[in-house]
Amino acid sequence: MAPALEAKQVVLPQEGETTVAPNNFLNSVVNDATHRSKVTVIGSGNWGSVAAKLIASNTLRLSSFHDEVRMWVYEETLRSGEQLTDVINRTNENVKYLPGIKLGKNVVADPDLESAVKDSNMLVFVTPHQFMEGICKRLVGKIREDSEAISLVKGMEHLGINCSVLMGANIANEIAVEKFSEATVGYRLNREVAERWVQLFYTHYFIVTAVQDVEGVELCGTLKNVVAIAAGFVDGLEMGNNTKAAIMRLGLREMKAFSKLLFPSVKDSTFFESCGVADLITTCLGGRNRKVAEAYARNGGKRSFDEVEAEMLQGQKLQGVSTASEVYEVLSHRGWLELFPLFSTVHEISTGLLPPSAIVEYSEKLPKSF
Ligand SMILES: NC(=O)c1ccc[n+]([C@@H]2O[C@H](COP(=O)([O-])OP(=O)(O)OC[C@H]3O[C@@H](n4cnc5c(N)ncnc54)[C@H](O)[C@@H]3O)[C@@H](O)[C@H]2O)c1
Ligand SMILES: O=P(O)(O)OC[C@H](O)CO
Repeated sequence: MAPALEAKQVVLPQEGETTVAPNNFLNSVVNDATHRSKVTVIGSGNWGSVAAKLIASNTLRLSSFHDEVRMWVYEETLRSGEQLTDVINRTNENVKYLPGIKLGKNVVADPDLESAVKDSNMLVFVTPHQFMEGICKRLVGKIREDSEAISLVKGMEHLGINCSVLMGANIANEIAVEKFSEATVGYRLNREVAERWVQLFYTHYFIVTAVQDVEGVELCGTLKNVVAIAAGFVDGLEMGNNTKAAIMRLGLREMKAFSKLLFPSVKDSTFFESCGVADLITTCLGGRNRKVAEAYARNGGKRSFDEVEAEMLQGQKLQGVSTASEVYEVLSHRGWLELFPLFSTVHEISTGLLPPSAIVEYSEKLPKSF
């Protein structure tokens, strides 16, 4: 434990209780610039940009962090011919992924991954899941040895360094305009590290709770996207609220059973945190996975998900279809397909093997065991 952290008693609330970030906790014990934590956000999409905004408001306020927040940008040329990074640094806005929102003047966009992470000891991963492997490979040997990481990515990752996760009912555009919401930090062992992440994200409109269940929190955030695809199919078929609620309940049941089969340590209580039932609800009501799946079902599955996604999201990315495919692989490999009819049916519909209407027919296959 770092001496600076031992100097004050840091008491995290019990799991399930709200963590109230103490105003001057680290400020009072760490005022030497050499000990300040430096933060890099790896990713600059819709949620990545909002995360940078949240963090930047706190690094300015708390002297335990360097003011500057680096944000790694996957560089692209805008229709105007300008580079996205240049526009972010000139206007303080991510005009492509979060237009109309100022990020904070202390956010510096950087298109060079190695330079973006080289001085930082707090790394916030927030790119679509499909790009994580490539990013991690590029980071091998490039990050500080004392780095701590947190993943906001809705997918499972093994980073090879201590990694917490932050998940929750967090539709980025709502948090961008400072509407109240909650989130859950999942940590493995070190409560002080969890407290530092809570400090970094917590604001009066973004309430963060820490729970010691990193796999449970991460799996909730990952698996709810598969259920959101199912909810979108139901909307596209105009089946109504009762059917959608049934899909959400059955989906939650599969989320819990799958998580516990893979990681018996996963706690029941995690499913009642923001990362669990609350994220499931918000995503099935207002998320991008739901929206694209609705359009896919309205078209009777005649256009591919990739096509509908590209047209509707303009560069933003879904996670639910690829997650359903990864889950299907695990289920096939372990002989569990019959135990998870919702998860497997979502995959079969989204790859065109079944029509969207199969989403309600699957209920005939429901197992009685959980
Ligand atoms: N947007 C939300 O409301 C929200 C909320 C909570 C969690 N999340 C999760 O956060 C993660 C990031 O989502 P987001 O909304 O910030 O992104 P996004 O879908 O808005 O944007 C896509 C991002 O991917 C980048 N990109 C494109 N090609 C790339 C490549 N080859 N390599 C690396 N990056 C590339 C783009 O530059 C852009 O930054 C996802 O796992 C998502 O599920 C999103
Ligand atoms: O828009 P979605 O479907 O990617 O979901 C967004 C978030 O995960 C909600 O917490």
